[in-house]
Amino acid sequence: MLKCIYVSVFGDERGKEVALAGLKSKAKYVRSELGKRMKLRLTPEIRFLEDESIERGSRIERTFVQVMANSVLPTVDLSAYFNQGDEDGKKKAMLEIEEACSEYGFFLAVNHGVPLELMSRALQVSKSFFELPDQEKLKYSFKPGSSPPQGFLPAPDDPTDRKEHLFMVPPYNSDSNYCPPAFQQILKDMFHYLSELGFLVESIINDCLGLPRDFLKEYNNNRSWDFIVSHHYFPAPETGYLEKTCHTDGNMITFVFTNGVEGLEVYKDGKWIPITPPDGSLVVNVGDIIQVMSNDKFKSAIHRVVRPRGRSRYSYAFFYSVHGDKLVEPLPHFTIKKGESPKYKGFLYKEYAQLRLRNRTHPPASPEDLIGINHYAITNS
Ligand SMILES: O=C(O)CCC(=O)C(=O)O
Ligand SMILES: [Fe+2]
Repeated sequence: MLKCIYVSVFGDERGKEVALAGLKSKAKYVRSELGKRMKLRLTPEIRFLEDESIERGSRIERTFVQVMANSVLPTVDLSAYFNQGDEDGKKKAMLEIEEACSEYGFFLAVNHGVPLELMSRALQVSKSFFELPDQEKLKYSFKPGSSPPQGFLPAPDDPTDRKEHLFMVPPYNSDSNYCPPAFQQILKDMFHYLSELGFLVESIINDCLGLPRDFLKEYNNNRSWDFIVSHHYFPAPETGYLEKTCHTDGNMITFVFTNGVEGLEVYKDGKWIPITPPDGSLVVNVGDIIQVMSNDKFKSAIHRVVRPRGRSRYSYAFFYSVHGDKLVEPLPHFTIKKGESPKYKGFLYKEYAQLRLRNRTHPPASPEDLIGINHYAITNS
């Protein structure tokens, strides 16, 4: 006979409420079933961290359950875009994306068309790469000044900033083989699927913003400035620093996936929201280009990765960008046509990309001096 269930719930406030309400409504069922095994139907937003039962002889006396709950960030099902004729499904996804991009600048995508097997293979390859000695990794040392960025950036000596990265460019770029051989095929496949998804999300955003049909597609018609970064965040020490560099993404749309280890947090209304992506989902976020073009209608949200204690975190970020020669500026659709003033000066994407690269290769003494999109903000003083 089960006597007690102890539940600890981690996550954001609303997520906790949802999780606890869910647990309460299942309490009867849980009690009668739990003698054998913890059984709870989990929504995509709620997942187990751990559960442990204390047994006395054949009796289970107590069960500890830890769930991670995160109800805030919307999860958008994109399957309607891969199935002919599901117009209602498309409309639903579009409305959810519109709300997510103006509220959070972030959403989680499921049924996104990127094979899950490819995502897990890619994570395995990057883990094997980062396990190599530095001298091997440095054979692919970061190429100074290259756009898009390319090569391996080792972790700085600073114990507060232990993370290393491998930047990789599309297979159709002339010097695309500057990356470890194990990545070559995976990169071809990843650029293929992730650029397809980039096209799709870009066209949905185009429609959400009320832009003329295919406007963004015609503006952003060159894929050679896209890039992929494989990240390795070292485990944080048991006590002391957790590295938390805040940033927005400088590109158009970013897609991220991880080895299921939490750490990503999004800033909203003065609070950090921890993101717990369901298995196989992608984190999607709007970058600075969309924020500028839409004159702040869609947000490029500040986010950070808090290094987890005791274990490494691996992730991939695919940066769907625009060509460096493109002018990025608030569109008349969101300024003159609405009687609003532009919030940013126009700039060439390559200038901004270079300033952001310098942030990485020559970090300023204080993180507040990192160059971000506010560099181009028009202030009314
Ligand atoms: O690793 C992650 O979850 C996020 C990475 C990220 O924010 C980035 O690459 O810009
Ligand atoms: Fe980011």
